[in-house]
Amino acid sequence: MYPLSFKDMPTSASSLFSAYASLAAFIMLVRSIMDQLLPHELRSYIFSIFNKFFYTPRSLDMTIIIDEKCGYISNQVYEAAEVYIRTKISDLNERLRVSKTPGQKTLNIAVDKDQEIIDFFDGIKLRWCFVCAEDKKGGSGNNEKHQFELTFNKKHRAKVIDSYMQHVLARADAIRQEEKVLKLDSQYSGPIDLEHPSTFDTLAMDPELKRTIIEDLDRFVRRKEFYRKIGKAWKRGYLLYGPPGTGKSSLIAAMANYLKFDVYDLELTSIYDNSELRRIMLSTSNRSILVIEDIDCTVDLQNRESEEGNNEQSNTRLTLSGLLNFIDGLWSSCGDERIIVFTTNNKDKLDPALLRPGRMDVHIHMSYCTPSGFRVLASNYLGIHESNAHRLCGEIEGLIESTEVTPAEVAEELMKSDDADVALEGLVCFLKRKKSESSKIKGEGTNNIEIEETDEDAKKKQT
Ligand SMILES: Nc1ncnc2c1ncn2[C@@H]1O[C@H](COP(=O)(O)OP(=O)(O)OP(=O)(O)O)[C@@H](O)[C@H]1O
Ligand SMILES: [Mg+2]
Repeated sequence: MYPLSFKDMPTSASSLFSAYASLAAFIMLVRSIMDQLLPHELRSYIFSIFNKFFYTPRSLDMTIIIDEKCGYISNQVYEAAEVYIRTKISDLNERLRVSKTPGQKTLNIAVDKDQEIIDFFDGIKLRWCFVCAEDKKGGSGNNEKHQFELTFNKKHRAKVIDSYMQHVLARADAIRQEEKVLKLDSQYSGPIDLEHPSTFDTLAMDPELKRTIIEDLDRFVRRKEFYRKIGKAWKRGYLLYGPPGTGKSSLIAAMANYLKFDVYDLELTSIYDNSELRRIMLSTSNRSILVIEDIDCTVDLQNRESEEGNNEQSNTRLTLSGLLNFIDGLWSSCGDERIIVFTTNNKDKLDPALLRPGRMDVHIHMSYCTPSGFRVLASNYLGIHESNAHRLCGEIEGLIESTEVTPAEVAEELMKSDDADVALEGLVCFLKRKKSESSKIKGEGTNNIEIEETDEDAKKKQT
């Protein structure tokens, strides 16, 4: 028995209820008559008009659900939304989640469940909400189902799906790229974090030429379409040459840090044959710098090539033509946005085939320390700037100009004491000693670096 019956209800409520019941019964009757008498199309039309007038108008909004997983695979839109939404967190959000994994440099900040994030795109207001629900299908373990709900006025449906979603994916990619932890890889090690601190700011080289390299890199990365148009693989080769300790490896690290490209350090001596070279090459990722250090002394490719005719076995071995194919041929067909860097202490010893225009697009001469290079090092190591120049700076610059001393040697002297007086006095003694030991006057090395543009396009650009 129900504790409350119609009799107990106030008269107005029970009469309202019976009126609704009669209306519902009437609608059912009309519907069953129409079902029998009218054709399907006409029935649907009448019902659509009926619905329009009698039912509550539907919400003007619509919601897109973005699940964390597509089956067992992660949903890229969800992952992008997670990254994107982080940038939209505001003071209105009262609950946030913070986390960090061992390799991460920065904190992960995310909204807590049911927190709303507002975003605007081309005048459209969008509301994101992070929803955490119990997954009824979930087996053992963590059976929470995570999803984002994106709500907006349904008249913008096409624009949100076509343009806004692309915008979220692209922004998330760009943010990930900015936060990327660079990797250093080689055929001996698995990828490890590249934590080389060298940047263009810390490099001792002529500021004008430093800017030229940065502009060259910038032009390279934004020219995807240009490379496609002219039918050339999107790659650029740099040859860094100069004496030991002049910053060739430091420049590579600075390039990687600037572009946020991973580095693959290729040791040619341990590569047995051309196919191994190809396999390694294919395993490197896009947006990476492939480095072959000391190209002149690591492997005698020329001799190997001349052996080819005589010795059948050597046909399979790594040859100069294999290496050139690897630079030109293969690269044309696989991988995008690659930079290849060769370093050498002796450019003269290199096979001219390697230096042929189009192979190494930019030749950079890293040479002995210059006064401007010294100023960068003094600022980095001792905090001495032009505004607070030390009394010994003038003398040091004079000595540097007339002595062949590498930036590595200067850096080592500057590291010997935190006290600027002690470090700079030590440097003066070192430079004087070096000068008296070798009375050689610097020849070509007055510039720290030279760029020889070798591709046609770059030549046009300069004229
Ligand atoms: N141009 C430079 N600017 C700043 N620091 C430099 C520069 N050149 C050398 N150094 C310092 O000297 C160290 C050695 O330099 P680096 O390894 O870059 O020289 P390298 O030209 O690659 O030498 P090698 O030919 O022997 O490989 C660096 O770690 C850095 O501290
Ligand atoms: Mg080096």
